[in-house]
Amino acid sequence: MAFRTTRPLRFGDCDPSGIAYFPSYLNILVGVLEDYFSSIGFSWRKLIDDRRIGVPTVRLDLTFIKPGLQGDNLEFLLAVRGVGRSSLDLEHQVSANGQVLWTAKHRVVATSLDTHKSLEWPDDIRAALTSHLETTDAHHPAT
Ligand SMILES: CC(C)(COP(=O)(O)OP(=O)(O)OC[C@H]1O[C@@H](n2cnc3c(N)ncnc32)[C@H](O)[C@@H]1OP(=O)(O)O)[C@@H](O)C(=O)NCCC(=O)NCCSC(=O)c1ccc(O)cc1
Repeated sequence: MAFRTTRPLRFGDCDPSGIAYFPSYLNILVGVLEDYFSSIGFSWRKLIDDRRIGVPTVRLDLTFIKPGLQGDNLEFLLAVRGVGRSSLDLEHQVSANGQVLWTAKHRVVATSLDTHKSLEWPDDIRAALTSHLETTDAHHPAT
């Protein structure tokens, strides 16, 4: 099942005319990913402090469809599309007022914060990620 959350598009996310400034979207998107990990029981605070695991982005493909406007209530839909040895493929859909504003195909990788090399997803995290896997779309986002 996809992870859903909302977040308002704030004054500080926009240019002076009130149109969303896309670099702001990236920061918001990372916050959504952080919330997703918390929702499956692996807060980034715990991952970093207790497990020494980081989750850097290695690929991100954004498609902008309509401009977001200050005051919009952004609705995020995050779907897990693949769990590799150390990689995690995600698809994001971001809507407001019933219309899709932008989408993203996103790959992150589990890394050791000590060696800064990839590491195999530990079994407990893999199990949580896999339980949210959605394979209805045959397209593999990160290829
Ligand atoms: C992630 C890496 C350590 C992986 O390198 P290696 O340890 O040599 O591993 P590999 O090359 O074997 O790749 C490991 C996996 O990543 C996948 N991978 C690696 N690079 C890519 C790219 N560019 N595209 C797609 N897939 C990739 C690869 O297919 C492997 O997948 P699995 O088969 O599922 O294991 C290295 O690629 C790296 O350091 N990249 C730079 C990451 C980065 O700086 N990103 C910029 C954003 S920083 C960020 O998002 C962030 C998040 C959280 C923080 O606390 C800090 C920063």
